[in-house]
Amino acid sequence: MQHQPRHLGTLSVDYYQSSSKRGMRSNLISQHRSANMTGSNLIPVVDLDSWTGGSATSRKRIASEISDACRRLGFVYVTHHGVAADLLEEAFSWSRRLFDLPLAKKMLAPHPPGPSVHRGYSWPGLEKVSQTVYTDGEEDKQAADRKTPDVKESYEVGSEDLLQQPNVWLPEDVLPGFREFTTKFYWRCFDVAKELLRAIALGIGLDDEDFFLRFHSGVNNQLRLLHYPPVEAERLANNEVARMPAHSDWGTITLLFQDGSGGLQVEDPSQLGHFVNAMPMTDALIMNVGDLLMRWSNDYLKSTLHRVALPPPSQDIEVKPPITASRYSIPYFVAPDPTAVIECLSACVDKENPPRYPLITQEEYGKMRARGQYL
Ligand SMILES: O=C(O)CCC(=O)C(=O)O
Ligand SMILES: [Fe+2]
Repeated sequence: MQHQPRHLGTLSVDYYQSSSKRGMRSNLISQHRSANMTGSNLIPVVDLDSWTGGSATSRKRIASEISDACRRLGFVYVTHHGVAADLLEEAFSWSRRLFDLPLAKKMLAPHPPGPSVHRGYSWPGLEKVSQTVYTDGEEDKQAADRKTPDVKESYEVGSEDLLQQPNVWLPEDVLPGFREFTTKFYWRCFDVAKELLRAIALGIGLDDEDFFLRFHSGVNNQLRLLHYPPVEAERLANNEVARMPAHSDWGTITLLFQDGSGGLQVEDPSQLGHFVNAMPMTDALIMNVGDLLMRWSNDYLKSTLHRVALPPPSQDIEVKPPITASRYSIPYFVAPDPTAVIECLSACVDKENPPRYPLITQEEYGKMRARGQYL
């Protein structure tokens, strides 16, 4: 679904051209213009309409379309995904109400300190996304790498059944109904994710369509409400501030719902370092492959770098000085259960492609990755 952009302020091309760092901005303009504004044509669209209850032939076709996209790019738009438009509208509305609360109220559900799985409210600047995995003794390097704060705030919800990672809720009277809604939405997203995991299994040639489901009870997923406040476009373009720098996701797959603001960009695998816009597309979610599925598939499926950057310029409204619109998105990260043992799939292993990774449990893998994310 597409949420209409709320133009609190929009970038103008003039703004870039009149600025001192002309060269850099011209590049930005051509990069934005070269991207297809209705969704990059790099990212395929797959319609799930005839998946549930569909014939074996149409299921097979959809499964190969999805797995092809996961293999080539790691990103795919999915339509008729099964999250009703009004439910999604409601989710964005809860998100706006949450982030509109005064900071002191949001801080009643603070993210726990340290590199734990994310829960509760993360305030602007807390998280500094980086792609580096640090080993013990590299703390200085880690601190130096993180000068640029992420201008975003988020609220993360896990399942109530993951006892080692309890949720951090606001007191009920601060936002009555929030806990009930987000819990319901969490499980609705998992229903959708299960179908996508089935399609991937079928598409990569596993005999058992439910293979991945046996490792995913749903308890280890994470629903994330994200708000990127308005920010001066120039500071964003200059990397003085970041919305979300390039990273890959850690889990199996991620489902992403975004509003109409734009700014999500995906690295083009045929031109590393070149990012294309993954524009909001009406009624579509974006699914991407996470690092653990890439590892599981012996690198057959791709976990691709993506980031949230300056949205493409819009000529509609010019506001000076240009400020980007507020942006809301809702990723849903799907991960195997903590004890799941991830071993390169035999369907993705042959003489030319021997297993590239040793066994690892999800829990071990998660700990290794979490150290890079929070100070
Ligand atoms: O906000 C977005 O569109 C992307 C968020 C994302 O990539 C993440 O949270 O990992
Ligand atoms: Fe991501």
